This record gives sequence, structure tokens and C-alpha cells, in this order.
Amino acid sequence: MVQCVDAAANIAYRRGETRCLYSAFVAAGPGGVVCRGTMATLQKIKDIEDELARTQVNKATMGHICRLKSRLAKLKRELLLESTKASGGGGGGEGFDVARTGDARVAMIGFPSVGKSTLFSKLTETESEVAAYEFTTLTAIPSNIFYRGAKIQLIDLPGIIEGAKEGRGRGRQVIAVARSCDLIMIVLDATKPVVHKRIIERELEGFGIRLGKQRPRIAVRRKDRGGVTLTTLFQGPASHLDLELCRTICQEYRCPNAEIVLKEDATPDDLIDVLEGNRVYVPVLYVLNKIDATSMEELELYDRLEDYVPISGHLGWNLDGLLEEMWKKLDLIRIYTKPKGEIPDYDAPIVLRNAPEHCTVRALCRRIHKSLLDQMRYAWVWGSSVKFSPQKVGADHVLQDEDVVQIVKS
Ligand SMILES: Nc1nc2c(ncn2[C@@H]2O[C@H](COP(=O)(O)OP(=O)(O)OP(=O)(O)O)[C@@H](O)[C@H]2O)c(=O)[nH]1
Ligand SMILES: [K+]
Ligand SMILES: [Mg+2]
Repeated sequence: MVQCVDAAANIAYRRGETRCLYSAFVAAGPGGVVCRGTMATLQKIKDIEDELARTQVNKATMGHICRLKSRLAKLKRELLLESTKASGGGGGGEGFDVARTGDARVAMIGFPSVGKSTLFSKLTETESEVAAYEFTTLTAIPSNIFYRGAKIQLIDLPGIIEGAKEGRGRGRQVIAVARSCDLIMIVLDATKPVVHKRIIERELEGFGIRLGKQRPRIAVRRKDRGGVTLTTLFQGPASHLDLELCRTICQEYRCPNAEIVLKEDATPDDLIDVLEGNRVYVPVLYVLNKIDATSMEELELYDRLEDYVPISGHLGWNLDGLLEEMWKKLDLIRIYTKPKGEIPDYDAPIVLRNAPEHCTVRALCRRIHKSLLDQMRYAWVWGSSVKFSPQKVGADHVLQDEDVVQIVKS
């Protein structure tokens, strides 16, 4: 099914039936002006993409494919730079200035009129204008969702297709917000073609966002001499990358000497991402809206997609399910602090990211107060992260969801 969607998107994309959003967004700066340099870069990108589509994938062509992919990544980077220059440097008033608040940030990305604002108004205390015409929402609108004691910032955004074409859209700004998020909700309209999913993914990928992927576990150390070396630090043979391909890719990046260490069975695309260096890895949730207006048969098309939640924003169907999935994807933990001799305040947890370096007692202290860590002697912990409750732990102890912590100061 997923491959099917991809194939359909690719065919449509090649035939030019659906605009290459990525190019359109970048090319059409504010006012839809496309400069000549940008046009040249766009043409080069198209030529390489055409060549890639024509090239059969096999062992003999892999080197050539890797070279093309590296060039494509570089051209896309140039395109972004050009468009930033064309729009006056990017730092000025062009972007959406949304201050980060709360424990996590979630953005809604989608085509116009898929129902983003309808859903936003249902999930938050803020009303965002809803209408049947496209481009009702023209800027970024932040609000909060209070869920399981956490405060989550939700951002409603303009739709991202036709606007670029007409010079009205703010695709680049929209995607810049997406890059800064802890979770991207791609909102899809169940009554529209499934291929829309892939088009939006392409746009985000073109801007260096990697959806639902972990950062590749590849270490690259540039050196002065010695050529390119490759070490693999995982079980089994590397099935995508060998020394020759690494050399080819490194050559494209003017990096003839480098020590490459693969800690997983990474692909050429992964290595290019690491060499490019400006990628962000963001979890994704596909929100299939307007299921009230579609048939069961159509819905079944989506059934095998991963990470998708069917809803009706308008009728309020499955919003609880959506919040639950959002919570899972954000992967946060709640810690209740307990002053000595008192019961913990279960309504006001401290919310931490569930990654080893982010959910230690040390991270908790830093979050409460700058100087707390210096004053702490040890901590008492009740909950699933300890064998005995309470247990005495140090700053390195890794906490788990719903632990209760009492910091003992000197
Ligand atoms: N049938 C149905 N219609 C919906 C649903 N959600 C939204 N709509 C309708 O879809 C239209 C667009 O809704 P909006 O919330 O403005 O969509 P949007 O994605 O914010 O649109 P832009 O801001 O223009 O990009 C409106 O007419 C809504 O009433 C839904 O769950 N079911
Ligand atoms: K609308
Ligand atoms: Mg809207």
C-alpha cells in the first residue's frame, strides 16, 4: 500500500500533474518572484531527478546513483540559500515569529481546506477562522493543549500548495515552523487523493526534515590524509554502503580523507544527510480528517498506513484517539516532585523528554532551578525507575514516567 502511494505520487510527479511543491515554494518568494539563478538551479534539479528516475537500480549503477543523489542534495541546499537571499535574508520579518511555550511543540501541516483550523479550534481554547475557501488561515496561530498535566503548544498554519503557485502562499515560512517542532501532524482530507500525502512529505524532505526517522548512526571524521576508510560496528554485513560508494559520495563533498564508522546498516541517503549536516529528525502523525464525508471503501485504502489516525474534526470523532497518539509520539514523561513531609502535586508534573540524557535527576534539577543541582546531595525516588520505593539515587539516575522525586539538599 505504501509503495503503491509512492509509485502513484512518483508517476504524477514525473508527468508534472502535481506541481513540484518544493520547487514552487522555494522559487516563488514573497510576491511570486522567481529569479534567474533560481530557475537555473531548478532546471538542474529537474534534470537530475529525471535522470535518477530513468536509471535502473543495480550494483553497477549504484556509484552513479550516489553521485547524482549527492549533487541533488547540494542543489537543493543552494536553492534554499538563494530563496533566503531573494526574500531578504530570512532573519527579517518574513518568518512566522512564534515564541516557544510549554513542554512540546506540535504543528499542523496540510493542503488548504483539509480542516486544520477546524481541528485546531476543537483541540485548543483558541478559535482559528474556518471557511470553505482555501487560504482562510494566513499566518501561524499558536495555542495550547493541556493533556495529562503537560502543556503542549499546537500551531495552526496556512495551507501549503496553491499559495506558492500564486505567490500568496507562505510555504517556506510554514516549513520553517515545521522544522522547529517536536511533532508534525500532517493533516489529510479523506475525500481527496491519497497521493497528497506523498507530495507533502516530499516538500518537508526537500527542506531537510526527516519524518519519523532516527538520526542515522554514522560517524564521519574528516582527516588530512589517508583516504576514505570504512568501519562497520554492527552485526552482519553492510547491505547498502561499501567503501567504494562511500568514496564516491565523499568525493562529491570534497572530502577525500575521512574515517566513516557505520553503527547501523545505513544507506547512501543517510550518509549524504550526515555530510549535509542540517537535517532535523521529527516524528510524524498522519491525521486523516473528514472521515464523515467518505465511504468505508475509501477509508480502507489508508488502513495499512503507519502512524495514521482517522478523525472528523468537524463532528469531533476520535479526537481522544488523536490526543493519545500525539502523546505517544511526543514520548514525554511526567515527574511529580514531593517536598519533604508533603504529598506530591499530581496536577503539576514536570515534563521531560524521554531520552536518556533528558530524563535524569540532573535534568530534572536543572529544570526546577539553576542552582538546585549544586545544592542537591541525593534524591529519593518512588516509582517504576527504582527497585525499592523509595530509593536513594544520584544525579545520573534515569527517571521514568510518573516517578515521584524528592530532592535532598545539603
Ligand atoms: N465534512 C467535513 N468537513 C470538514 C471537516 N473539518 C473541516 N471541514 C470543512 O472543511 C472546510 C475547511 O476547513 P478549515 O478548518 O478552514 O480548513 P483549513 O485546513 O484550516 O484551511 P486553510 O486555512 O484555508 O488552509 C470548512 O468548510 C470546514 O467546515 C470534517 O471533519 N468533515
Ligand atoms: K479553509
Ligand atoms: Mg485554516
